[in-house]
Formats: sequence, C-alpha cells, structure tokens
Amino acid sequence: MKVAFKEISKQYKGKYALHNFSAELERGVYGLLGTNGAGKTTLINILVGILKSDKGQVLINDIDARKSGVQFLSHIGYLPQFPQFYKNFEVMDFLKYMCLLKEIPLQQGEKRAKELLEVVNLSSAARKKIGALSGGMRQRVGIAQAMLGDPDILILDEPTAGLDPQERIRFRNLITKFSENRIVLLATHIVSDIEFIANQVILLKDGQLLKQDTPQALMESLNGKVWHVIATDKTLDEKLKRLKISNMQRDQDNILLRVIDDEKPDEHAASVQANLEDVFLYYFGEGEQW
Ligand SMILES: Nc1ncnc2c1ncn2[C@@H]1O[C@H](COP(=O)(O)OP(=O)(O)OP(=O)(O)O)[C@@H](O)[C@H]1O
Repeated sequence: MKVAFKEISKQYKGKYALHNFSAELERGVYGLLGTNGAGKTTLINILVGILKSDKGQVLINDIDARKSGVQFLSHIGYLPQFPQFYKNFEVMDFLKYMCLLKEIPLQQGEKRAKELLEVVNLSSAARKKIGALSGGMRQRVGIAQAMLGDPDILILDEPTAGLDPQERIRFRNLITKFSENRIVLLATHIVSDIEFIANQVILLKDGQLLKQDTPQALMESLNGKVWHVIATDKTLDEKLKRLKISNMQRDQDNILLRVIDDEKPDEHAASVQANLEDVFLYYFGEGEQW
C-alpha cells in the first residue's frame, strides 16, 4: 500500500488551511503532529474524501483516489476527531451496523467485532447502550469500528482524546500490532501518543509540511540545541523571560531548567539529548510566557 499527497492546497475564506502539502506514506505508523489549527483534520478529511482540495491529488497505489470512486474506501478505516454515535444503539449492534455499511459479511464481522471489543477492553460493555458509556469508552468503540474489516489504511484523528493513561498504553500497543503491513496515520498534538510508536513523524505547521522523518532523526537533528540550566529563585525570572523552556524541575534550593536554544544559553549550561517534546517545542513553540 502507498498513499501519496501531491501538492495539496485548501483555503477557507482566502486563508490557507493546507498549502502545497506533499508527503508519501508506505507501511508503518505515521504521526501527523501539529498545533491546534495546523491543518491535520483538513488533510485527513481530504484523504477520506469528505472534503475536496482546491488543488493537488491524493494517490492510493498511484491511482487518483477521487477517480477510483468509492472503491478505495474499502481500504480505509477512519476514526473522526469528534465521532458521533446513535446513543440508543448497543455497542455490539453498532459494530454490526458498521459491518453492514462496510459490506463485511455479518458472521465474519461479528466475530471480528468481538475480538476488537476484547482488545479495546470493552467486552463487558458489548450489551450496553452507547449513550450510557463514558467518553473514553465511547472513544474506544470508535477505535474498534475503525479497525473493523482490517483496513490497509487506518486513519485516526486525535484517537486518545479522553483515554486514561492505562488505556493510552493499551492503545499504543494495539496500533503497533495492527500496523504490520499496513499504514496507520495518527493525527495528534500530543507528543507522547506517537513518541514510541511512530516510524515516521510528519510535522505540519500552518498548513505546510515542515519535516518528515523518523523520531530518532528528528531528535538527533536537535543535538547541541537542548540544555540543562540551573536557576535559583533569584535568577529564575530573568531566565524565564530570556529562554525557551521545555521543562522545569525544583530540587531543594535550585530549579533545573530544560532549555531549547541554538546557542549555549548560559555559561554553565550542559548539553543534553533531545526528546520528541523538545522537537515539538523547537519547531512550534513561540517562546513560552510564564
Ligand atoms: N469549515 C471551516 N471553515 C473555515 N475555516 C476552517 C474550517 N475548517 C478548518 N478551518 C480552518 O483551517 C485551519 C486548519 O484547521 P484544522 O481543523 O484542519 O486544524 P487541526 O490541525 O486539525 O487543528 P486541531 O488540532 O485544533 O483539531 C484552521 O485555521 C481552521 O480555523
């Protein structure tokens, strides 16, 4: 499977939501990372055919997705950012209904639905009404329905919204397993959702592709730009005004600052290894106000 975005642009009222965006996806987990309003949902909506781009093409296995009609949708599983459910549906009935829409033979679909409820830890809720579930449980129903039919391309828009830490971990493991021989595109502004599972990270800023690379390479590109600086209560204000800070930790008398800077920010600053949060702050942070 291969998905290629070719110079996609989309404007709303004269303002670009996406501007000449190009990227290629082959198998693996792709983290689409950007701040609020970066254009992630717009890109996904164009990919799944909900939205038309003003310019550019989406190619799936080198075929224009729009020209291949609804047929290409059989390859796609999709969890929207704000999934809507019929609240009176029981969970299992909803999944069976989704099997019908996806043209999955019912017997096979029901078996898979049961397995998926198990993996998203919702077996005991199979006969509960969706309206009676918590937000995180509903989100997991959404994840299960997206995986029904074992699509070649799984697209998840902010999938961990409302999940507690344990369920986030379960979700990450599930995606890693599922991604074998498939494409998973996961849009988020939460770095930890993708830090450990993405094979590639796509950084999207103001509708434009900033970078596409492995998490490792992105972190290495920040070598010599992440520092530990020690502040005291007296010197803290001055440092907070002057420096781009990704973390602060108090340690008895001192405060350890994690600083992003192209130059050594302080005489005693020590260079440290970057993590993906540092990468995010380096490219997206406008200088925090404290
Ligand atoms: N229907 C619309 N009408 C007008 N402007 C829109 C519309 N949809 C999106 N936009 C604008 O397009 C830009 C990109 O929005 P988009 O929802 O794609 O961003 P996002 O990266 O998904 O953000 P978030 O993380 O907040 O969901 C934003 O400036 C947004 O205000």
